[in-house]
Amino acid sequence: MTKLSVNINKVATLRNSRGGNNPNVLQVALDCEKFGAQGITVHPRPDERHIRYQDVYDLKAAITTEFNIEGNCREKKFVDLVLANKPTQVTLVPDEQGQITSNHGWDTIANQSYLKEMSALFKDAGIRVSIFVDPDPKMVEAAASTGTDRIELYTEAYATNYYKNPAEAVQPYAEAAKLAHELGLGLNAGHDLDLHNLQYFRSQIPHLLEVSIGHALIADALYLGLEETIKRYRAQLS
Ligand SMILES: CC(=O)[C@@H](O)[C@H](O)COP(=O)(O)O
Ligand SMILES: NCC(=O)COP(=O)(O)O
Repeated sequence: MTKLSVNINKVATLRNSRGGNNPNVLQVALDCEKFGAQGITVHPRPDERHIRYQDVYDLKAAITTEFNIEGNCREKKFVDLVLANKPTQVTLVPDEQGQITSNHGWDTIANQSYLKEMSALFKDAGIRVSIFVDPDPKMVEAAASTGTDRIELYTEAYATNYYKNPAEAVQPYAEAAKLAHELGLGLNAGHDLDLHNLQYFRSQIPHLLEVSIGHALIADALYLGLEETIKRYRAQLS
């Protein structure tokens, strides 16, 4: 089974745009769970433009499904936040300063010893570790040597190329997934997955444990409502 973790960053973006508490990020997370989400994902960024550090504490105290915190572990504040909250999973993402959104995976070769150190730090604290990577066999192989539990395949290229040629778009991901499984790594995926491209991805990728989806899912909820939206994403993963 592939679990659906709903990324609620965009709910916080909307809330922050007016300075009050509407929509209530915590309530939305609880409702996502009630409507069938099997996890909640947040990606706090140093400027707190969407998820605030306090949100993470509030969510940790209330949610009952898997909590996945994504972010840049080169930020000490991020590392402290994760260790203080002990989520189910931390996803290490190599964000640069000022990025609009995540746009590449780790170079797991160049950062091998650093990622080893970070994986050990979080695993020793009882937190499952996932490393964000592009579907490149060399990066997957080197990720396995870091001691991480899982990798998350960065799916932006798949989502873009899906419309041109689905089979070609998914091929590097299917190969990376097979290799990850052979190397004993658990497999997650995310970025720009949506109701058009998700089912095909799921059908072609073996051993896919979790997808984290935010931008498109929250946009779909404007038209379909949150409950129906989550139902449709779950249906595509079954
Ligand atoms: C790590 C990743 O794939 C990102 O998609 C992410 O978590 C979204 O971040 P933003 O919501 O800040 O664009
Ligand atoms: N890890 C990917 C994620 O959490 C959500 O990405 P997106 O659906 O907002 O592109």
